[in-house]
Amino acid sequence: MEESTDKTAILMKRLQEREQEQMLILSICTALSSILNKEDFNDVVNGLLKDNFQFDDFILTSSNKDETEYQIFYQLSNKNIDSKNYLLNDGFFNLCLDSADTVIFDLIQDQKNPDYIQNNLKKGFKNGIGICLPNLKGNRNVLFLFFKNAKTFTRESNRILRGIAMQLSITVRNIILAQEYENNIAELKILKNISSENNQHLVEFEKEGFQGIVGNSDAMQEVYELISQVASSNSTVLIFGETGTGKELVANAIHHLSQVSKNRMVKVNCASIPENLIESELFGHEKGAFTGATEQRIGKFEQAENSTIFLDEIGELPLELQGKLLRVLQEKEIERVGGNKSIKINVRVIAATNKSLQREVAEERFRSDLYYRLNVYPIPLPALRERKGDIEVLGNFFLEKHSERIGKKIKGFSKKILNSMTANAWPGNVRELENMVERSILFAKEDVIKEMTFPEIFLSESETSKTEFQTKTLQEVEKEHILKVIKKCNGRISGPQGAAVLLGLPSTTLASRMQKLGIKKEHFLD
Ligand SMILES: Nc1ncnc2c1ncn2[C@@H]1O[C@H](COP(=O)(O)OP(=O)(O)OP(=O)(O)O)[C@@H](O)[C@H]1O
Repeated sequence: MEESTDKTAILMKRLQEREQEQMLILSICTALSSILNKEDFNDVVNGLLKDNFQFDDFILTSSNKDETEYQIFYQLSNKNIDSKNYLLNDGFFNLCLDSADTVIFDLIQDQKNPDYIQNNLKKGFKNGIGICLPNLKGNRNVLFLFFKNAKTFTRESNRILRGIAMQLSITVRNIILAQEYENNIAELKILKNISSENNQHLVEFEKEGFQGIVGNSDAMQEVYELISQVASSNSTVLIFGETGTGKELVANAIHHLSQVSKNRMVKVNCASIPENLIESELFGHEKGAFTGATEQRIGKFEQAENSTIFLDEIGELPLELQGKLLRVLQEKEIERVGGNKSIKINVRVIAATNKSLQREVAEERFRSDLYYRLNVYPIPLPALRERKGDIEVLGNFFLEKHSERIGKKIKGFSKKILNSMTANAWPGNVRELENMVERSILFAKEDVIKEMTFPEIFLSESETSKTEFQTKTLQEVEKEHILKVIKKCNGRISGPQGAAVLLGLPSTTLASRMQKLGIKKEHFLD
């Protein structure tokens, strides 16, 4: 009777112990189940697990996918684990993989230990156990526990360890997946930043263009290429293109990208200076050189020393001065008007013209030797009608620029206006487009531009018969054309309703052209 009571008591005690074991396994598994990084894993190993298993070191190792090598995934006594690869068949890892039960090592006896075990031996650990964790899809994991005193690892500890083995495998997998996920997110963020930086550049390029020159058409890309290639050299550049195509902008860009960009570029408009003053304007004069020369004057070339001089409308330079300019370009020295000594100069020359200098040479209005001197590095600018793809970009650019200045919030152009803008011939090119956009902002009644008065004369101009065109000189055509526009504008030259806007010219330039062509008020006023 007494014997059976004893047995029952033992059984009850065992049952209680098992129940406690199960409770412990459950609490360890719960703690492990939510872990997604090594820091939290370390907390559980160093706390709950160490308290219960009494180990001195805890090493989790993990094989690669093809199961030829393995690495240390986590080590309690060493936070700075390296990513060294160990051979899978090193007599430790593979032994545990192949064993259904826990493997017990005697570190002192086995001398062929891998170095992480050798190190532990040096730390005074004499025994270790290895247990292969249940296999999940992916890596194979082995857990090693090391002890200074092997007796602390009991059969009970072994049972508990086996109870948590599956959860340990899952936790290792969770940590690896979470790390991969974070790496991928970080990589995506970098890629997103790179692409948004690139997009930002594109947006900025679309908005502000190349050195303030707007337009992405192939024709303009070629221009940007030419500018970039010549800017850093000291070469003379000749920019040619119709009026309003952006020749001055190109000259600015070359100067800004040049080695002398910190010095101011000096601009001279050869068409706007009276003939008798051009020489003194360019080369300066000495006091008393001519009537009215009461002071010595430094000319534009000297002002541009160690910098750039931009000679706009070079085709308008009088023949006599063309020879003097040629000498300056060849000898790199100037002589002030009324002076008798030569002054060395170091100036880069950029010239621009809207005339065909070849034709001017053929018609003997421009010296061929000067033409060849200037034409060292020609940059042709396309007319706006030859790069229709840029019209919308430019239109939006000017819309933003002027609506802000005028203080009107305009969102954009109606589809119909965009189509008309693209179809228009724009003989005054970008300047004309800019003026038209500015004018339509002033007159806009809504926040979208729905009206733009395109000068019909320009559209019908292309219909002008070829024979008529061929029998007239360019000057005659120009004169006729300007007269037509002024008449259409009821004799107004300047202002938003004036002819200069429709012609895409500054009103001062139109006035000087009219003077040159002999257009007088009586020609257009009834
Ligand atoms: N590609 C462009 N991007 C932005 N603005 C431009 C562009 N081309 C021209 N413009 C603008 O058009 C106007 C005329 O440009 P610019 O004076 O450079 O032309 P140009 O060819 O020198 O004309 P002209 O032969 O009549 O002197 C300026 O207000 C300029 O800012």
